[in-house]
Amino acid sequence: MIKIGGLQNNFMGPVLLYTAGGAQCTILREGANLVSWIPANGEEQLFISRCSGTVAGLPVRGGIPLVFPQFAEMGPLPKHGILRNVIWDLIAISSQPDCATATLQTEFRAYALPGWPHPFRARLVVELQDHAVFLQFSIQNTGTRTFAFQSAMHTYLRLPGGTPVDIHGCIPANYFDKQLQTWCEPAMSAPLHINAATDQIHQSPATRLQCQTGAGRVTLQSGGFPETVIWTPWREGAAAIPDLADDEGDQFICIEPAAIYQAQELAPGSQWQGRLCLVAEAAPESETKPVQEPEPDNCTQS
Ligand SMILES: O=P(O)(O)OC[C@H]1O[C@@H](O)[C@H](O)[C@@H](O)[C@@H]1O
Repeated sequence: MIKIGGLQNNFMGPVLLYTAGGAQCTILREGANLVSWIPANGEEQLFISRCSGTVAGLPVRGGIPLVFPQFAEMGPLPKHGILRNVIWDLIAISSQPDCATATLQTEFRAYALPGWPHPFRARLVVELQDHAVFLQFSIQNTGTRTFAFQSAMHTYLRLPGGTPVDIHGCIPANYFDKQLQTWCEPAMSAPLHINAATDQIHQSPATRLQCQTGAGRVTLQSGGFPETVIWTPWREGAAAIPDLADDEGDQFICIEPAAIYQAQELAPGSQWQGRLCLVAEAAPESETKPVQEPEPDNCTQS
């Protein structure tokens, strides 16, 4: 079992951010995974399996793992790439009355990994506001050759369990159904209704998706990612996942801003950035404070 503790930020353990209004989030240095987000006056919005940590070698099951430079098994590298298993450095942390920010970073040298000869620097900036959390994920090519990569922010939104979930705001586009192993025409009816195991790669970005979660409604807005993955094992698929309890399959929905079939190219010295903003509403009719999107990270050297 994983223990998420360490309320002190000491550049070694988990990173805890909070606002004066009462929001808080926790980022594990293993994978720079945002494993907990509790908005002001709200409840936990992200799912973590109670079986996380029970299978050697697997990263935490839940939160927001970062996928890079390979999606799933679509290449020679470990599934979903290499970032979710490595320990990131906390390089900056700051707090203002209405927001708190942490920056984590990890660097790979050339030929550090079989199957991936390219050096790069990965950085994640997390900014917490009372009712929103912003993630800026950037990759800098620190080598001398252009490379192409896939990426995703594998967001596990917590659901009450036992009830279907509707995702509003999907932009109709063809999608690849990984279960059927075929391309499909978009369903014209909105919202996307999920009540069974689902694994789809939509050829449209998550510009403004809304999902009713266990603790209210979450709006999800991405930037820099041209595609969106919708994945859940649901009840029938839980038993096949070793670090997921049998009753947890319908307790989350993964909505993942992604670049998969539309892989990104990065020239030497240049930087790519993917963004994700999650906004929570306690109830549909409640008023949330307006949220301010932070300036994009300029990736200055620390
Ligand atoms: O078990 P993992 O490696 O975390 O992957 C979970 C799922 O991640 C999703 O992004 C993929 O579309 C699924 O096919 C995959 O099963």
